[in-house]
Amino acid sequence: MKTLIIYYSLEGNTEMIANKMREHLQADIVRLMPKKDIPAGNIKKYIWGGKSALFGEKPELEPYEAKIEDYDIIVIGTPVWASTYAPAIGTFLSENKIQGKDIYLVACHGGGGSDKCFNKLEEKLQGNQIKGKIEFVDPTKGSNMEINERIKEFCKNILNP
Ligand SMILES: Cc1cc2nc3c(=O)[nH]c(=O)nc-3n(C[C@H](O)[C@H](O)[C@H](O)COP(=O)(O)O)c2cc1C
Repeated sequence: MKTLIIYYSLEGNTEMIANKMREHLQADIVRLMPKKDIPAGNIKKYIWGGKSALFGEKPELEPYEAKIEDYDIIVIGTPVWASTYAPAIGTFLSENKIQGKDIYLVACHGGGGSDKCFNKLEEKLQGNQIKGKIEFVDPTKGSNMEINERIKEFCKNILNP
């Protein structure tokens, strides 16, 4: 079974989780990079990013290689922005037809909104099997041991569904 991890990360949380999962899953991994991203760190990120997410904007992405047809399992990782997925994920989903795949969803957030984010992703991913979901609260600030344990368990279920 071939696995692709596809993710967007503004400030490294989703990236950290995606990279840890890659080690367990021996997966290919693609980081989506908008050509013009919002500035990280600065408080204005909430205004620009929140607006972009709420309006369902689809920012143009740097070229990426993701031959969806080559994979059986797709892991999609996103930070929660205004209770939904990040706009770069929206671009990816509109550029790629994903059907009949086993999908695992990963969300990082600051404390809320992952359920709505998962619901919106599931809506977009109709025609696939959503096999698992996992969320983390700003994992770069959390306990590594607990995070590693949760990731290990989640990946075990992906490898032996
Ligand atoms: C534009 C924007 C909107 C956000 N909206 C939410 C939100 O609705 N709920 C929440 O819990 N966290 C929210 N956050 C916090 C991020 O989801 C959280 O810090 C996440 O771990 C960041 O992941 P990243 O480092 O991979 O970008 C928001 C962050 C940004 C930049």
